[in-house]
Amino acid sequence: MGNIPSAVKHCLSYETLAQDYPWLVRWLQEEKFGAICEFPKTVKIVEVGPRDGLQNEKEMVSTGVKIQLINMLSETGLPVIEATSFVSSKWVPQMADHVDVLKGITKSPHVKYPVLTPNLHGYQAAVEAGASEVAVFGSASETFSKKNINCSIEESMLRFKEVISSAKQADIPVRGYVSCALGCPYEGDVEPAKVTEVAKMLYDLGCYEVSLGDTIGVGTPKSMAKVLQSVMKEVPSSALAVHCHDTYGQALANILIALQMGISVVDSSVAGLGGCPYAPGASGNVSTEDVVYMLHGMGIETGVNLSKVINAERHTGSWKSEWL
Ligand SMILES: CC(C)(COP(=O)([O-])OP(=O)([O-])OC[C@H]1O[C@@H](n2cnc3c(N)ncnc32)[C@H](O)[C@@H]1OP(=O)([O-])[O-])[C@@H](O)C(=O)NCCC(=O)NCCSC(=O)C[C@@](C)(O)CC(=O)[O-]
Repeated sequence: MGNIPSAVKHCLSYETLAQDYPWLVRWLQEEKFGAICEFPKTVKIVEVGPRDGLQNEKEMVSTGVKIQLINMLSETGLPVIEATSFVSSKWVPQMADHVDVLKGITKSPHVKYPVLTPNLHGYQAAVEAGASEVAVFGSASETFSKKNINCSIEESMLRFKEVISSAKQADIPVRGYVSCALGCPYEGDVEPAKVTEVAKMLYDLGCYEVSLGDTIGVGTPKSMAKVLQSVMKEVPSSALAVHCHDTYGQALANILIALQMGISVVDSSVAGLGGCPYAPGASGNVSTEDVVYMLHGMGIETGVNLSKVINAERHTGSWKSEWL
């Protein structure tokens, strides 16, 4: 059996193998993860800076600055830019201008602009403001779920079910997040089985993609592999994304192992902006610039123009110095 991986690798592409022999791929992933997986040829980058990045800024960022940032990012080739979130302004004041941001940006036909919607209230407001894609955000940790969206995991699924069924009727795609996939600021270690359960619930409810969030950046390649091994038994890798914060400088390494295991969607944030107001200790997301640099260096296509992203980053820098 030990010779199968390299033998197979040389005669079949990974896609053919995954399609025709899913049991073999599953076995290989269970027994020797990464043994046969090639890196994907293309990776979709989901830019989360204007939402995940800015939501945590202490100084209020003006609506104009947010719109300018999103408009600059729209010119970079990024296929998805998470624009804002339709959450309570009492909970996240920085996102209170969600309607003005979503209505104010110049939408490129080549870019999707999803927004976060924790419940039907947020979903309806988002659609009224012109959202054509939304995201629900659950957690693999009960305590984080309570602190972040004021309900249990079970209750959150009922809310998401309402959002997803309304979205289905309106033909609006819904993305899902699982926060605390690699650790929780309140509970510490989180069992991969719990992450798998929540990811599967979101997928079964109808999320077209489920993003596994290392909310406080405590994962390492080993724990990322362990979680993916578990989740991929229930949710196809083609429907999974990774969302890595970079607290301990592990994000790129964690992304690399995820790519090797068959993941081809990566969340990142321009200038490494980021954090979650309800996750003490959460630092910025992995920077889009670093992800693009690594992927292009490995010959993996993203469609993103790195220089243009760096231009957007420079503007972020100049705006930040104006706030201080
Ligand atoms: C979910 C709620 C609203 C529940 O908050 P709640 O207080 O339990 O809500 P409620 O249903 O009891 O309603 C209370 C008030 O909020 C209003 N309300 C109710 N819903 C909405 C809404 N959608 N938008 C605006 N307002 C809303 C509602 O109308 C009412 O207004 P009032 O009558 O008091 O004037 C609240 O907990 C909340 O807004 N939480 C958001 C927290 C958040 O945004 N966290 C950051 C994003 S998650 C993240 O960063 C992690 C991620 C995704 O990036 C992945 C990772 O890194 O791992």
